Amino acid sequence: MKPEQFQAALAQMGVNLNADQMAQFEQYYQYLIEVNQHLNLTRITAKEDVYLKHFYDSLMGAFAEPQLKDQPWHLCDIGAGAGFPSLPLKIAFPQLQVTIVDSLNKRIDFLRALVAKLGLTGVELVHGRAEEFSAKQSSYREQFDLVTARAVARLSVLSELCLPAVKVGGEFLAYKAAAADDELQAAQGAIQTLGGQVSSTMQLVLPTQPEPEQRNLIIIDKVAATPQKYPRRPGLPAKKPLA
Ligand SMILES: C[S@@+](CC[C@H](N)C(=O)[O-])C[C@H]1O[C@@H](n2cnc3c(N)ncnc32)[C@H](O)[C@@H]1O
Repeated sequence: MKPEQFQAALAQMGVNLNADQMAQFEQYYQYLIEVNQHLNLTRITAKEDVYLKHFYDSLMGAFAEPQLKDQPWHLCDIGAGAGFPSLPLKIAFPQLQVTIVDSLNKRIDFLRALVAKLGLTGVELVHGRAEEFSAKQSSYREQFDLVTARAVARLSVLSELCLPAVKVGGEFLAYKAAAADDELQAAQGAIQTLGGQVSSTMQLVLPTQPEPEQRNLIIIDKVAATPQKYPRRPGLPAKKPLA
């Protein structure tokens, strides 16, 4: 997807990017590729692929959650890696306040430099594990209007990492590739235990060549507070029931 095709496809979905925002996406691409030469950030490097599989894919969250476009939400992105999906969302919707968490400090350093280059304000970068970030004594627990995660873990694990950070009345938006049904089914119990309720699943098509790829966006409402014992401490396996 060429930058002008990216802009046109988004405009069709009601997301209008001006010249300054398009310039920020170009700078994002250039810096990602430059740093990727010595730091493992992404395997996707061709320009048209980055625009489609990282930038456009990240922005598809706004098709499932249209309030992203104009609400002054505080969004938290767990395991953002090179900034996906939160930084494309922040570029497109600058009214968002964004907190990014990643357990790899080199990626946080990259993001800090990127945010400065793009002149973005209202972006907080946290180096740490999600398990500790939203632990019961953490000041980040149940603080966010929206928590996002893309390509971090299976939905049952992801729910345990993300739902504790969502405030009651807020949402968790999980970006999934195809075959999300099995994951969703396996995660139902965990979602309920953590205070969540599946609100909707949106199937979208990423216009890749030669075959389009399916994407699933799962929205989970936070309807009740997460019990204090979640997330479980890292390194501790789940207790097995006695035989
Ligand atoms: C496969 S990458 C995906 C990055 C990005 N979300 C994307 O879609 O391109 C997964 C990222 O999650 C981070 N991560 C994995 N487990 C984590 C945890 N428990 N807490 C915080 N970050 C984590 C990794 O460091 C990595 O940057």
